[in-house]
Amino acid sequence: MPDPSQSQPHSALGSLFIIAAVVAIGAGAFAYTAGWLSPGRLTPTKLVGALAPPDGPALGHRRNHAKGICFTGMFEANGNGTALSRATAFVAGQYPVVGRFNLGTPDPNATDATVRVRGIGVQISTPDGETWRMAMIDPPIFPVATPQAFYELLEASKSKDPEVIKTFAAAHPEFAAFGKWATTAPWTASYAEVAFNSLNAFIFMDGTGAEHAVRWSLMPQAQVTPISGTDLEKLGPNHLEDDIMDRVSKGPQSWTMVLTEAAPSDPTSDPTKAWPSERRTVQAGTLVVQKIEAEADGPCRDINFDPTILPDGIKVSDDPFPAARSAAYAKSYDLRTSEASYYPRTAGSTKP
Ligand code: HEM
Repeated sequence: MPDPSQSQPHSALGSLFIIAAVVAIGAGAFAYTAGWLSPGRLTPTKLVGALAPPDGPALGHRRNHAKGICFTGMFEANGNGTALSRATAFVAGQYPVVGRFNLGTPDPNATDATVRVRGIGVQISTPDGETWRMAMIDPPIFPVATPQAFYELLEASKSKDPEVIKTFAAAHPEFAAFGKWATTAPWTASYAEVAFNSLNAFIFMDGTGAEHAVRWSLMPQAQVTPISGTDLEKLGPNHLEDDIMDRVSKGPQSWTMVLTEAAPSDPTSDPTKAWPSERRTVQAGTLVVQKIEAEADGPCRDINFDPTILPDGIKVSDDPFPAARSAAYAKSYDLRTSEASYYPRTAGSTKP
């Protein structure tokens, strides 16, 4: 049996060492996460900081896609999506949706016609407790291939020297396809007429366990009437929100969810590369928007449409964006919810 009088000082020293080691590991992990150990590393703080306009972010609001309006409705699955994924959202039935139409700008008061990229956040909930969140935009391809290049693009776009963005574009030839879309694609005067694209590729697992690389789109069922940016400007600074409130007050607005399966040779890690149009597509159901509510008191206000919140049957692929987006959205969410007093709810609201 060990003599306690001899072993005590030894074990006290050992305990101190263990405590010191735990503190050191904790401090090291904190410093690493904060990016202090590797100033060149891309952190969520740097990404979110790069989104801020020169006069600072709009406190209390999303750090990107800040202008938006909430909706609620249903995802009506027709059952066809089960060919690609066992996710319950694809089993024929109706599932409640909370979502948000938005503009790709850090300015919640931006004029509609000054913002080229439009977005949608969608959350589909199923009775088994699964949640599928997605945030999609209207260009058919993303401007850059990696989160690091996105950060560099944000920084270059802020420079007053026009050579800086030219140098960026020369170093990133893939940026040209987005530039062409942004300058030539027609505008529309309604969120109801916009096609939204996941752009990032995800892995769908079907009922047999087989995996399929998939991107998806929400294709508008409303008649699409192209207009020029100048004509959109004439409709007023907040026409898109006024229009969608008006349309939905008269009847539900619908989008068809189209799943596109990659061929083995298609790139899944690079959202600047569209997949050939002849790829297999599956019409999985219809997003039906039934009610619009202002964001300040609406059900989408405090949702983080993190694209890595996925149901059983869908997982991330080798596309580097969803992980980077998840970290940046969490940072933005933490900031905006802690600044809620700068974006007050309206007087009649019962929420804190
Ligand atoms: C590294 C690249 C990206 C960064 C850093 C980034 C950053 C952000 C941030 C900070 C927000 C606000 C999140 C919140 O406060 O809830 C946001 C919202 C959004 N982003 Fe991204 N984003 C990136 C890529 C993308 C891509 C690839 C898409 C589409 C395919 C996209 C679509 C959207 C949409 C639609 C919203 C609005 C969602 C909502 O209504 O809450 N983003 N983004």
